[in-house]
Amino acid sequence: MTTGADLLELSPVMPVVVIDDVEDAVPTARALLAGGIGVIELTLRTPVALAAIARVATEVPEIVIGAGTVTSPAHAKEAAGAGAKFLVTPGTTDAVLDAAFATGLPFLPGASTVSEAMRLAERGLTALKFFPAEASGGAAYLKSVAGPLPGLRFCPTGGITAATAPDYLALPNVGCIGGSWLTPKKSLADKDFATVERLAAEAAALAR
Ligand SMILES: O=C(O)C(=O)C[C@H](O)[C@H](O)COP(=O)(O)O
Repeated sequence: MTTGADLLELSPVMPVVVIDDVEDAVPTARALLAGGIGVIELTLRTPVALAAIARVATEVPEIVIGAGTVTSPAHAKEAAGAGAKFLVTPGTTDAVLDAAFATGLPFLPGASTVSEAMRLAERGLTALKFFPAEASGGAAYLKSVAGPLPGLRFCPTGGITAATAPDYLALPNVGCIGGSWLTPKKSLADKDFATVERLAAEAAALAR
């Protein structure tokens, strides 16, 4: 896996995971894998996120671990140092973009407008995160941009559920979708990794 485009092919659903207790990182990754999901976007939203990425990278090498919520140049560097194999940003500034390129890792830069997407395409980036997907117009929006921007493919994320996922996955310019529903906050708090595995299996079965 060397490019952002490759990231879109790993799974129909990219699980977006928030880890509050670092001890949950490895069992969560194992549960996702057991359900058939081979990738995880672990968000840099909690104090333990970098440690969680490091643990998964070391202890569950079969899953492709990436860092989400990369919103600063420091995040990009720290995530790479922790062992992240890819980066995802919710939106894109020049500084974050430069830092992401500097890591040498594949990444999905966030965009929510046609102009943002075109700017990223000018930098050679054709696999983008569309965030926040539902609030920005959802599947209908992405369907509309496929005509003028045929070279771009997206990972829509934000407000997507198991019920709305098929609408996105049916679009030719959607490679995969991102969502947090595979790892509910309550399931992790209850150490209920069986539920994570079940939700992962249902997501892995979604057709593209
Ligand atoms: O943290 C980031 O980098 C983000 O871009 C935000 C997440 O992608 C969404 O919050 C996904 O979460 P749901 O909407 O619950 O599926």
